[in-house]
Amino acid sequence: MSLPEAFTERLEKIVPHERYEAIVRTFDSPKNVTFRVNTLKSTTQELEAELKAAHIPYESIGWLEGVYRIAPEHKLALTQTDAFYGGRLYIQNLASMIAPLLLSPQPEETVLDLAAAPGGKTLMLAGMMQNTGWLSAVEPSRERFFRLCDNLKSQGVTNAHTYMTDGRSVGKKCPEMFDRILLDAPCSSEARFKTHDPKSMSFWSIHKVKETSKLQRRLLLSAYDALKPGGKLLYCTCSFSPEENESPLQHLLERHGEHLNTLPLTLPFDNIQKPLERWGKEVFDKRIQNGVRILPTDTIDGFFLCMLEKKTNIT
Ligand SMILES: C[S@@+](CC[C@H](N)C(=O)[O-])C[C@H]1O[C@@H](n2cnc3c(N)ncnc32)[C@H](O)[C@@H]1O
Repeated sequence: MSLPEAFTERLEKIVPHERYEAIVRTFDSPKNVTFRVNTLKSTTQELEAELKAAHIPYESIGWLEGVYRIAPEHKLALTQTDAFYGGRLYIQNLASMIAPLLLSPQPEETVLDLAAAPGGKTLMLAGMMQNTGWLSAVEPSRERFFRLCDNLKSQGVTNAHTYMTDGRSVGKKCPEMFDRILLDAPCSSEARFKTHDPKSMSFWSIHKVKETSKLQRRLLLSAYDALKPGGKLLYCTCSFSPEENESPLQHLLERHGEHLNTLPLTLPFDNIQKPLERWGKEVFDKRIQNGVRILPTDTIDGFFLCMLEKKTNIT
């Protein structure tokens, strides 16, 4: 099945012209599989010894300690290892690991994961916090909430507090409570489209993108309310659509821009692009330029990230 025509027409206007063809091809073939050591249960050295003993032909991701890549045909063997069953490794796309890495939660901090299930990023946040402090994980979908709880348990997380609730209500319930907030927003998941998996694209429409954008705006306002002065908020999605990336941030900055800065993000690879300056009639706040769009390759999914900081001198 081919990509939706309305999607590719828009994608062509969003990504750099010279990269468009290569980007479209990344939707066709299965991606390399990436995974990381679960530092709550193992170490890089121990996991590498286990992988060698199990004859898994892994390759280290040079710039990220404890993160590995295998060809897609070795995924089945990886999921049959003791390390996988014992929760000592976690399979996760590289793009998803970057959000916790950039948010960089510290031990003993108060952290909120506002759209958490199935919990890949919550697990990594807990590992970085060394199971200390307070990590709130919010997920309204019942089925996904229980998957989140199972994942946290099997991977040895003990500092997380889970809430089956709508993230839009959290800001009013917990004003200025968190040092760091991750909003890995529900989105149209355009970066997860696979032409060999028609289901991955079946719910997509421009109408859906616009509906999701409204939800993202409200979640961002809630995250803003829940953030402590001086705290950091990382907004991210796995969508290419500006309606789901720059636009919700624009909406937030129009309401609370005098109390917010954005922080520049640097990544150690070159398949990136700056956020858009404009889309249709909308011209975006220059501060959004500090965010980053990750362009997909055979290993990494497309992703959008922008880090905000709440000023301390709010009166
Ligand atoms: C992109 S996924 C999160 C993935 C997760 N952070 C991870 O790394 O495993 C977005 C999640 O937001 C949830 N969601 C949908 N509506 C929400 C809302 N109103 N408040 C909070 N979360 C919501 C979805 O059910 C979905 O689980």
